Amino acid sequence: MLATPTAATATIATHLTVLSTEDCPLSAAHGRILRGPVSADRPLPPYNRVTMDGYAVNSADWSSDSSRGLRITGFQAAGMMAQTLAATGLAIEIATGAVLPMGADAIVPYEEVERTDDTVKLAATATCQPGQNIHRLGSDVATGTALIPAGTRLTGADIAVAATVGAAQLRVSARPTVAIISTGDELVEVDARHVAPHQIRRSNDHALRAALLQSGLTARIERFHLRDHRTEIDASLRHILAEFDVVIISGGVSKGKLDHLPQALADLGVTQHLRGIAQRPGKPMWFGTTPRRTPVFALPGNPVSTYTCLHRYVLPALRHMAGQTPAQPETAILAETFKFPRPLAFMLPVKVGTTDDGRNIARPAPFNTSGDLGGLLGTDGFVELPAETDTFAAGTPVTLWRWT
Ligand SMILES: Nc1nc2c(c(=O)[nH]1)N[C@H]1C(S)=C(S)[C@@H](COP(=O)(O)OP(=O)(O)OC[C@H]3O[C@@H](n4cnc5c(N)ncnc54)[C@H](O)[C@@H]3O)O[C@H]1N2
Ligand code: MOO
Repeated sequence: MLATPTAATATIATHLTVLSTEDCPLSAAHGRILRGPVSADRPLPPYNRVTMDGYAVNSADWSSDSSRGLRITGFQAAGMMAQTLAATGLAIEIATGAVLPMGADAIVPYEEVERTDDTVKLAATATCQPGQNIHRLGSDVATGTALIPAGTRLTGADIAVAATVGAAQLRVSARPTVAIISTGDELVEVDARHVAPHQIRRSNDHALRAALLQSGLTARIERFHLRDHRTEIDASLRHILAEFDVVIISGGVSKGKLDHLPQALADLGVTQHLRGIAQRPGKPMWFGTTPRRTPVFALPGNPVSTYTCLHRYVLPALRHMAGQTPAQPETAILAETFKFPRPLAFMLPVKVGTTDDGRNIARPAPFNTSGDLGGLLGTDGFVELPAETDTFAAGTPVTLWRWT
């Protein structure tokens, strides 16, 4: 019996190894998977931080008589050491980002005072409360707080936090080298001078490469083309399996006379863990590992199948290898009722919108056979319809997989 998509995912995961780690300068770490957690080396903010341009005062000076004038004794910019309000009746002109002067407990913005020469008065409509416009020392984060956990895919917000706690180098997952192999005598390169009627331009390898680049999960990606000749396949595969960390093949895995790959892979010592998954498109999907545990994903050659299987199995596997914390599966409600023939699960391309109450809504974009590349244009991903039933009513929540 063929594995369900869920069972196939679990089988793949048990045969994956987690990649090694490396140090990466902060400036190059965006999109990488963090492997060593980042924590606060000091409190945030590290001092009582002034949040408005204006005057630092002792609020008690204005609590009984707000019309009282305070004498300005100096100016303190961000980056200057804290000055001191040496006596009552004084104010220090101050900049956003400065350290709160000693003796001050409130900042009154320029807009709320009237200034004459070196004297400042509170405007009639303004107030002065202790603590106003001060971002308190340590009020965001205490020293030692864990801020970014291992397994995080680093975004700009993470990079900012790492920078502020002085993490100039980050421990991240190494990225694998990936070979993408197209198979088939009918395939020619995109810039072929002459394309005969029985030939087609290779597109799967370009689609796979584009999606992998977009994912940011890989280091080097190289494309290969193998014709349907066993000797050629064997020679090239041996070299590729020895050189690359991950091998992705498209085509040549089905039941045709020239679908040599499963046998060629077996003869080269690759252990088969999956041959076929109970889904459409993508049923002939194959997965195995070499003796040195290089994963080999052989995706069915039909373009919709290839692209779907990449997103459903290969990208999650690469995230797993990188130690990325799995995200909660995304869901969408179906915009229309959809029926399909069981017993295979159906991976249905969809356009995704948003309902008035903020939920994802998936509008089916059925394709005209899994060879229909153009059918994917304008789609945002696919929904996974398990084979438990053959009719999914409009409004049913289903799992959404987005294209990268
Ligand atoms: N007797 C059976 N025949 C087939 C079955 C089956 O169960 N029994 N499964 C069908 C399904 S489903 C699929 S999917 C395909 C998968 O076959 P392969 O993985 O062997 O792929 P190919 O035959 O090599 O190619 C299929 C199709 O895709 C085109 N192709 C392949 N590579 C590329 C590429 N790099 N760029 C663009 N297009 C590509 C190829 O020209 C074929 O048209 O098998 C069914 N048959
Ligand atoms: O299931 Mo195949 O993957 O449709 O063409």
